[in-house]
Amino acid sequence: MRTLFSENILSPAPTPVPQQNPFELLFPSTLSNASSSASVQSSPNQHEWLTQHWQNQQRAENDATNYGSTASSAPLTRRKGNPKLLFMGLRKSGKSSVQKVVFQKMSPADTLFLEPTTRIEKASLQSFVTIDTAELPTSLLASPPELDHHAVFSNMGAVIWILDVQDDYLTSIASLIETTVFLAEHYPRINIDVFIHKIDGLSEEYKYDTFREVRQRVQDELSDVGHADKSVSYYQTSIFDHSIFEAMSKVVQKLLPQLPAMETLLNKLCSTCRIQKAYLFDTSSKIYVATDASPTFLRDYEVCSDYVDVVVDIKQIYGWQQRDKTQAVEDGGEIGESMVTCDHSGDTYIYAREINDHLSLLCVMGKGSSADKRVLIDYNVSILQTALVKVFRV
Ligand SMILES: Nc1nc2c(ncn2[C@@H]2O[C@H](COP(=O)(O)OP(=O)(O)OP(=O)(O)O)[C@@H](O)[C@H]2O)c(=O)[nH]1
Repeated sequence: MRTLFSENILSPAPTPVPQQNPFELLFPSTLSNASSSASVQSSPNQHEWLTQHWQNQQRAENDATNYGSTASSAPLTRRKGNPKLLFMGLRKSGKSSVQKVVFQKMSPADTLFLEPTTRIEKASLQSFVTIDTAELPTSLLASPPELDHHAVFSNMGAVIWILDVQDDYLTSIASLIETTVFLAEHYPRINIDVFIHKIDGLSEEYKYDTFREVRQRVQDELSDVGHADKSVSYYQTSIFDHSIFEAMSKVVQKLLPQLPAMETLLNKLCSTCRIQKAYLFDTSSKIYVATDASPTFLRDYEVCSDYVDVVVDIKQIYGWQQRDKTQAVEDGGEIGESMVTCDHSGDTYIYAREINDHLSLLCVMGKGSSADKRVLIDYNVSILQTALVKVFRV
């Protein structure tokens, strides 16, 4: 792999000139039905319109919630507020390890020495939004009377059940069913995500069989107790590869009210700049908070995720003292950016751009979007950046 960092990786991005441009981001007229003339306006206006549209939707949703009209309408509805995750599972299944590796950057090998959890442990990750996590010790799974259910579950967005496939997972499935039934009856809006964990210990063909068996058993048992309609998501995970970050990305995304706006912006950027795949990364945890609609391949995610690591390391060594970040974003200056080629033709390369302190845009560039079109790509990314900053400022 040949790095193509420009001679000054930290050079300010070119100042966008709001003029007609062949790579300009245009929104389909369906998005602009409400303001018919807006569909032919320049892209900065259209992004502003989209942001405003999203903000209005949010306000309307808030009003509706205040009047109680949307209460518990759909279990998987994205909730307002920060993502709140509760980790549950049997003893030694890997609850603490998952949290420490993903949110606290602990090396997977160091998880060998983690102490057992004996009480509810909470943590917060300050990022583009605050992500709250909590772990329920195994001793509290049996719902002892002293457990204050309301305090534990009322604010949760998702319960992540860690199921250790290297252990006796039938017992874990029985507890999972009990918990799911309890949540379906009392807190139907909480998402249930099952991490079929420690798959690194299984052979390739056995991995998929185990995954299918667990999923089938859970679905069958839920049907037997009359909760066949309860939606449960399953992921194969291991802390020793990228699978845990990918799974956590999907869990967090389901809880982000900003997701539709981010996806629309990324889809538009990809189609306009011929980008093969675009990810919006949370720079510190390396989970991706949004991606475009094209198919996701684990390999693309792995390359981009490793690249975030490299850029962050380089930034820490050669980084710059930023003055006011918000001002920098508005000025279009002092934004970190870099590129790396993945093949000899130079057609496939990765483009990285800092959105703000916490978010980074990583794009796998496709054919027809060669590095000499860089100025145009930068211009479009600047528009996306401004729109994203506004989305998170609501
Ligand atoms: N092979 C493998 N081992 C893992 C993985 N995740 C965690 N472990 C190991 O599993 C063991 C238990 O992990 P913990 O995180 O302490 O599990 P826990 O569920 O928090 O344990 P308690 O708090 O005691 O209930 C540790 O030795 C970890 O190194 C994984 O993905 N693969």
